[in-house]
Amino acid sequence: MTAQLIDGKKVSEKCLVTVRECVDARVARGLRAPGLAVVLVGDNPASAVYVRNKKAACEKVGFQSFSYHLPSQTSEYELLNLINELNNNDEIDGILVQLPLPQHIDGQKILEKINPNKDVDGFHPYNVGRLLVRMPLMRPCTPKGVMTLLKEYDIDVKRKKVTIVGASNIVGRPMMLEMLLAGATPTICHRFTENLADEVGQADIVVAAVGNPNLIKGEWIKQGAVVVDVGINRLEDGTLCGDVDFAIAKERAAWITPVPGGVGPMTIASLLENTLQAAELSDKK
Ligand SMILES: Nc1nc(=O)c2c([nH]1)NC[C@@H]1CN(c3ccc(C(=O)N[C@@H](CCC(=O)O)C(=O)O)cc3)C=[N+]21
Repeated sequence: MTAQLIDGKKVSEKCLVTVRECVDARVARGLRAPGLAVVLVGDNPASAVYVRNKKAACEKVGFQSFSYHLPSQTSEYELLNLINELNNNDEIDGILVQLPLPQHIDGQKILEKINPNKDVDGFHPYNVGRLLVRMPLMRPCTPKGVMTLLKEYDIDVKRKKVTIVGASNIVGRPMMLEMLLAGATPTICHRFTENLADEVGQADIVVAAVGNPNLIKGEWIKQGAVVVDVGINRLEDGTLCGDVDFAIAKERAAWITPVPGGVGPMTIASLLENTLQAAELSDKK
């Protein structure tokens, strides 16, 4: 079997058009355009690229974007103060603090300071807890983007065995909660999992989110499975690759996401959807 490609770039563009239409309709009704604040601390070159992409996406959908680029020696206290200001700023619906943060700042403490209604990343424990108890509010962007992508291709997850590789707070764990909510039977694998090949081999749907190039061998994939590769790894020659050995996996899978052009663009689409949702929530207050 040769897999069909799941085109995240195409689906994300469709999501952006929908968000744009909602923004235009808001503005026509005399409401403000949604505002997204992006906070970057330090000079991680990869982060700078992501932040630029997020700003460009904001412009595409007609959002107001507010950028805060702070020096790497910014203290935790100063960053907490900025978050407080953004929480109280009525023009700002969403706050995104780009990760990773410098070593001397406690990232979890910062995320918990963000008003959960403005937590468009969906990283605040309040929002994670809401997803856990089947009352999602702000849904973590990457897992949400994966669910949107599968839905767009009519790939039903209900009753399916889903193996998620990677148990991070930002992808693996919320991915498990999304899958559970959607009626799948998720298994989550991590560094202490005994037989990763077996776990992957049993899956109808594999979601790889470890950040380790080609960790998932193509031979492990069950014939006809769906492969979702969340990994974005930059190799020494500058090219991007995922966590799955794509060349072999695509000969076994029914569907597969490429890297780039798969899940990455969907993360940004979800971020914009969440920001619009946050603006709509704030109208009702
Ligand atoms: N608070 C916070 N929220 C995040 O959502 C967040 C973060 N911090 N820190 C860094 C990671 C990474 N991330 C990506 C988003 C889109 C692409 C993306 O669009 N990738 C393109 C390729 C881009 C390229 O060429 O480099 C693709 O896969 O096709 C990648 C990575 C969001 N992150």
